[in-house]
Amino acid sequence: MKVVFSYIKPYKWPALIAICLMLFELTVELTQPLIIAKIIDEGIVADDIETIWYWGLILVGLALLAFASGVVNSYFSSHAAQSFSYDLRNALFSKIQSFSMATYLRFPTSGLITRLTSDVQQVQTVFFMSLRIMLRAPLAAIGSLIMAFVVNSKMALFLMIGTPIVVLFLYVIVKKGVHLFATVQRRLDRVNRVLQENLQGIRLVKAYMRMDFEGNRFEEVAGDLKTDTMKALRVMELIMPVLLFVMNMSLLAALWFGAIDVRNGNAQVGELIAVVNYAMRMTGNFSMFAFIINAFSRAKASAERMAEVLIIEEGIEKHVTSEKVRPLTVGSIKFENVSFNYPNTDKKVLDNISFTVMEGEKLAIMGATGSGKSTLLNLLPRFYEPTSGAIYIHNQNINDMPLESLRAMVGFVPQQSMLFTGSIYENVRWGRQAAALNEVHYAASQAQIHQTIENFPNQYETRVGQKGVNLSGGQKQRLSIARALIREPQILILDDSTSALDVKTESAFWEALNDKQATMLVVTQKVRTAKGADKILLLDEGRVIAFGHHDELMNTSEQYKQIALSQGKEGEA
Ligand SMILES: Nc1ncnc2c1ncn2[C@@H]1O[C@H](COP(=O)(O)OP(=O)(O)OP(=O)(O)O)[C@@H](O)[C@H]1O
Repeated sequence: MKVVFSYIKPYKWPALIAICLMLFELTVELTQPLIIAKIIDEGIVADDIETIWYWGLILVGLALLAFASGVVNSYFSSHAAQSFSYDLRNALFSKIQSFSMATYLRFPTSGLITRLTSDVQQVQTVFFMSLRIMLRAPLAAIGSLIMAFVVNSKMALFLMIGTPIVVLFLYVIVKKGVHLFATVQRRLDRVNRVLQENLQGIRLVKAYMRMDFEGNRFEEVAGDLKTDTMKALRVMELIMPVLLFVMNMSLLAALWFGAIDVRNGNAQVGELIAVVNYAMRMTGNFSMFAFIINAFSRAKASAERMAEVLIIEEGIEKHVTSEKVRPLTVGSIKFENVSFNYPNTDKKVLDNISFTVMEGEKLAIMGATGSGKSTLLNLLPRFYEPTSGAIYIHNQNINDMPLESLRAMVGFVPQQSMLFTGSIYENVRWGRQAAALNEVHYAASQAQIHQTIENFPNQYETRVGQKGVNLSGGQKQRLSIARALIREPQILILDDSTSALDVKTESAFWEALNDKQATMLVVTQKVRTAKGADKILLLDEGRVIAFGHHDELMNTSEQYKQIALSQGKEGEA
């Protein structure tokens, strides 16, 4: 909670101004019954028209001032609340950006999205409402009680009968509410997850005709959300009737004994009217409590969820600003007895891997699916750290290098091509913002996609991503490669990134990379591609079972030979 509310600090002045204005409004509201009592007792009952005018004008003047305060309060409240939520959302986003891969995997993506959207919204609403009405309701209730004491303490005493019951009751409800709303937010995470998967996999859903299945899956999670929200709201619904019952009983007692006092001449009618007026205000404000406690419990649950992310200090990477970082010298890349388990798993995905690739060499990494090829690549830019062993670049342990410099050296093309919403030009330049247009063209030419782009009606301005042109798998792959090439990387990592390219395009691509100085680590299933590499590393269940050039492995590794022969002419020729 504290972590989240520390983001209010920069807006304490607008918030304080809003609170002062709200207090002014409240004071005016609370003095109104007092003035009305004066008008009745000293004006109407005493038949004094001057007093009626005098206090009447004060009443109108104060009402106008309260109205103006309300307007200005709204301005400051929304300024403070919007700025607070803007900062909070940005802080959450930067925190998530700084997560190491291991930390990132601890949270489901949908849970992070809900935190950045719904949870921030809940807290922002409560903050805004606190400055406008939430704080005002309890203060107005207490203020009304105090004013009732000022008018007639005996009558006011009856209004206090229910106070201990109310306080205890509200305490229990808030405790229960926070717990129930935390569950509601978790349910919302699940709804978001199912929705996200469904929309991302819409083609599969259609192709497999799984609309009904998906519909049921969505109905189930949406149903759980509804059930748990209703459970929480049902508890909240108790607040109003209980509070009203207690307050009305107190009011009845005050009226009953107040009327006796008026009849006996121990109190004035105006006093009784004023106390009843204050009691009604108390009741009115108490009825706001249901809404306030509902919102507060929700916001508290949301704040706790956001704090879970904000307080993380382990598994954080320093902010990477690759544009300004000078890459280091590459030299050779050396893996020395590297083993690796994914966090919270026992399975050794990489087992005692050792090999060396010299500067400018191309290493092809082969192996059956699940043998650890992608994992090995992920260790080089330090997405994960080896469980044991070390990786060296130019004889320097990569753990001792500044992360920014290490990553500035790398051009990374993942297994699944990913493009961002925007133009083709923006997507390629995403790799290096400072790149000029001719550099974008050059990188695209090397990636064998320039001509294809030129043939699009809008060429480099063609929109891709959501609602943009849907590019083919191979075109997406080539754009991803162009995005990596534009970085002029010293280490180029291609994770099976040429799988969708036809034979001709692929060989043109490798030829275009011939004059590159980069050291390349290329995961491939194709012997044809591996043949062009300086070295081939063959993995089996996380272990190196062969390492060397194609010709060498054809003679020394039975497994490699089998793979080559299974790919027949294409592999061998
Ligand atoms: N985030 C993860 N958490 C736990 N285990 C993982 C994770 N990612 C991969 N693995 C496991 O690590 C092993 C190696 O996976 P990896 O993706 O490196 O294989 P690969 O050789 O690249 O496979 P493919 O050719 O199918 O892409 C697999 O058994 C996989 O189940």
